[in-house]
Amino acid sequence: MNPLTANAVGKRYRTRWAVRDCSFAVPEGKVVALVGPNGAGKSTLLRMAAGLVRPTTGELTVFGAPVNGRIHPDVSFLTQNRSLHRDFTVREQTRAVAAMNDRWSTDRVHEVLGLLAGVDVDAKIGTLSGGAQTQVAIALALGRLPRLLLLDEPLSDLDPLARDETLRIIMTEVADRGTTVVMSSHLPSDLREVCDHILLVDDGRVRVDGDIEEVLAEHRILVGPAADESAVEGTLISATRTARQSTLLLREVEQAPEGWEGTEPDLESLVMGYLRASRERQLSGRND
Ligand SMILES: Nc1ncnc2c1ncn2[C@@H]1O[C@H](COP(=O)(O)OP(=O)(O)OP(=O)(O)O)[C@@H](O)[C@H]1O
Repeated sequence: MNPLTANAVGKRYRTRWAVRDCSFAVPEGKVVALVGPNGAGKSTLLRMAAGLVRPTTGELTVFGAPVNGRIHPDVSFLTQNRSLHRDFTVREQTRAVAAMNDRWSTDRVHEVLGLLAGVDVDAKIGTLSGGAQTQVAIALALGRLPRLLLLDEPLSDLDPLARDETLRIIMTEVADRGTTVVMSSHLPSDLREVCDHILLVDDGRVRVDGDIEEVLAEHRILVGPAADESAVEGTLISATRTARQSTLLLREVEQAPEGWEGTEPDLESLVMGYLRASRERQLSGRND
């Protein structure tokens, strides 16, 4: 069963649609990269999946059950603001969260915290660095023993070492427990090591949804003469052009025409291509 599905989901705040007509199914046991530019709708999607925000249209399900304004017992959600009390020690915060959860393992929280270099359980949360606070919040999210873990920008304030530690914890969680993870980020480089599925949203819509290897194989970067792009086939996603040459990101292109060189993009150039397309749509006021 899919841990999370969205069926024609939309969310409107006043007159503006933050998410529109989104449909997707998150595969079980995978780590899903939820990527997109600022304001694309990533947090809104995660908040709807966690039952914190109700969709205006459509429906989300978690393990087959409609999300009805409350978090499913098998889901943990790391919010962007981390939801920690600055005046509590880590131990006190753990006790407070334990009291709010029927299914809970303090041992699991301590096990995770034990793998992290920078966290003292008797330190006040307000005295910890932003990165250490994020790590505490992740450990607490795992204390709920989730089958679906939703992480809103879990790596954004981590230094490289803390980022590595955190990614290792997430990878171990997936390998040992088969937990499904959906994690949002702006940075594809954060996600390449751990993610096997990509959900790229822009302007509230799903633009790419699929297994990362398959998605990359469907795209090509073509580099060729700027003067003539008429021989190029496929769906153009974005282009950068200089006086001498054009670099195109395309979908569904069979092979490079004569005079052009074609390569499969890596995740970073794929995401950058879609972000560039998003920026151009914004600048031109288009909404397609
Ligand atoms: N509570 C709210 N009230 C009104 N508008 C909102 C609210 N929350 C989000 N929005 C708007 O909805 C759109 C999508 O926001 P959202 O936070 O979901 O995007 P995001 O992809 O997570 O962005 P970021 O990467 O910057 O966190 C934005 O235009 C945002 O301003």
